[in-house]
Amino acid sequence: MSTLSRDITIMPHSDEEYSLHASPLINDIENGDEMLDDPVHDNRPRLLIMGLRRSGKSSIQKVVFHKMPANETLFLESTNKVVKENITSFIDFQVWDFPGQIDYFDPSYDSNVIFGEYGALIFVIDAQDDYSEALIRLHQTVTRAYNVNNDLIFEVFIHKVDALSDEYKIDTQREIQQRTTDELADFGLENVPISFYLTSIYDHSIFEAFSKVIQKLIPQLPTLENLLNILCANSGIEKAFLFDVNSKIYIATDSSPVDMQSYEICSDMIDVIIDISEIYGRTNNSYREEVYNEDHSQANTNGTTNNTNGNYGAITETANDAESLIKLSNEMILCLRGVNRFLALVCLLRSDNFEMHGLIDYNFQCFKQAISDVFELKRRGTERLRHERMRLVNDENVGG
Ligand SMILES: Nc1nc2c(ncn2[C@@H]2O[C@H](COP(=O)(O)OP(=O)(O)OP(=O)(O)O)[C@@H](O)[C@H]2O)c(=O)[nH]1
Repeated sequence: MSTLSRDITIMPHSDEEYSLHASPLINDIENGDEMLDDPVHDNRPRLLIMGLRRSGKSSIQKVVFHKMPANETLFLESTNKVVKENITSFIDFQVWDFPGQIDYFDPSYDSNVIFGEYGALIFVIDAQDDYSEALIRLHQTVTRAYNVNNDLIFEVFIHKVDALSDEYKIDTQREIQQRTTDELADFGLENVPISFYLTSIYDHSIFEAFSKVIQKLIPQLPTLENLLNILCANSGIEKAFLFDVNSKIYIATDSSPVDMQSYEICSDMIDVIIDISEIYGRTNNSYREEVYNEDHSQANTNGTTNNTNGNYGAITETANDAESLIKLSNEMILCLRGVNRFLALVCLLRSDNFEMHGLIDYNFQCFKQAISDVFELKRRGTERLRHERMRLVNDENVGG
């Protein structure tokens, strides 16, 4: 245990397990219509990111899924075509980034293809700009998309709020929320479920907002929350988050209220562990190169494991058993445990309670097994669906 201002202990089990790493998320970057022709890919939930030009859509995506430092987004060029990415993680989904200047209501775009699948539509509004035009666009988008698919989840990111005072932020959110719901009500759409978040890529708010969005797409959420509640109640844990390590999105937490400070410190711990793992966790050189090869296409590490297809967190030989403790100056302990190659549990508990760490270890193993069972079930369901879809496509092709 080394002593800095706080104590950090990392307990590797093997070379492979030592590194809780930010393994690549993105399988491929595709554009245009290729993916539309792929019936197998198309069953992934979709995140559609829309909004006016320069509202910050690509920046959000780069920061959350590519680990791009926020200030480097200043150099991003305007997107000129729809960029689609497959995110392979605890849950497979697609992110579609729509350039602000395209008019997806133009008849040359097929609304059924864009909005027809299960997923969420994230509409980004630049809060530092005059947002009147953005609200008109939001209203058109929601109305149109809801008519095509009333299962779509609507999320509004009131973005770039880092430059606004707390008071102004609240006022802006209130106004945007009010105007949007009023306008939708005028069109008889008062029941459209639509959520609003204040976000910025310069702090944790964008990860928090994305976490909330992704959670809505996870059918197993109640089970995960229940498991976390049981774990916390039986292990003296104050707060627990189940994080997707790659994106720092938390996919579930126990039912005690989330306070921003706990979330931030737990989220920061993932960065600390990833950084330390990347520096000391591998003896072979250029780990970063292996993970983030130049073009960010990231084919190798995802492509060579044996669970690339619709992986829902099944434990394989690459399972991550990283463990780490940080003793904080306020008598609390921050504890991280790898659950599988995608997920890690990060929790906060009093140091008194950590005295019974044998019990905590045992409970954690039960928790880990339960998570594995939950996702294994899901994985099998997805596999079945894939085969079914493939069979239908083959039948159609044979039939002419
Ligand atoms: N202050 C601040 N600036 C941001 C934030 N997010 C993005 N930006 C800046 O906003 C500018 C535009 O960001 P982009 O991500 O390119 O915007 P976009 O919506 O993808 O733009 P198009 O591709 O033209 O549709 C960049 O200079 C970013 O650095 C934020 O949270 N806060």
